[in-house]
Amino acid sequence: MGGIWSSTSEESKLGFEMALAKAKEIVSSNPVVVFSKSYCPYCTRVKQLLNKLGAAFKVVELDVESDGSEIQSALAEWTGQRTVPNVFINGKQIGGCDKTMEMYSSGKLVPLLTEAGAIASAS
Ligand SMILES: N[C@@H](CCC(=O)N[C@@H](CS)C(=O)NCC(=O)O)C(=O)O
Repeated sequence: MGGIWSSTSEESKLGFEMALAKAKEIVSSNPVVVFSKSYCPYCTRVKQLLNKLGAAFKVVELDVESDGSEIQSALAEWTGQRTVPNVFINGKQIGGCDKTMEMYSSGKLVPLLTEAGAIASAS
């Protein structure tokens, strides 16, 4: 029997399931999502790039959210990626900072953001 500092495996499992459901809900209801940590320099680079492009995006700072570590574990299980930033566009996982920058350099990022409705198209 656990006191207030311990949790049963059932409780941990419930926390994980709730975090997974929350992460999926955030991803499905926002065109662009960056799961981030406020002190992470790679996250800053991605957020700066999206701001530079004038893209609307949702940021979830996992070090600030009370359930951030559960969300990070849920993302690891769901996407196979435990590190932040973990970027999603139009419900699809893109990857981290390196991948996002690479997609920008190869000209794939802006069309994807436009298609997602995160940036206004030129015409
Ligand atoms: N190559 C990765 C680097 C990302 C990275 O190393 N992020 C660190 C934070 S700065 C991380 O997630 N560390 C594990 C953790 O915070 O749990 C990328 O391009 O996104």
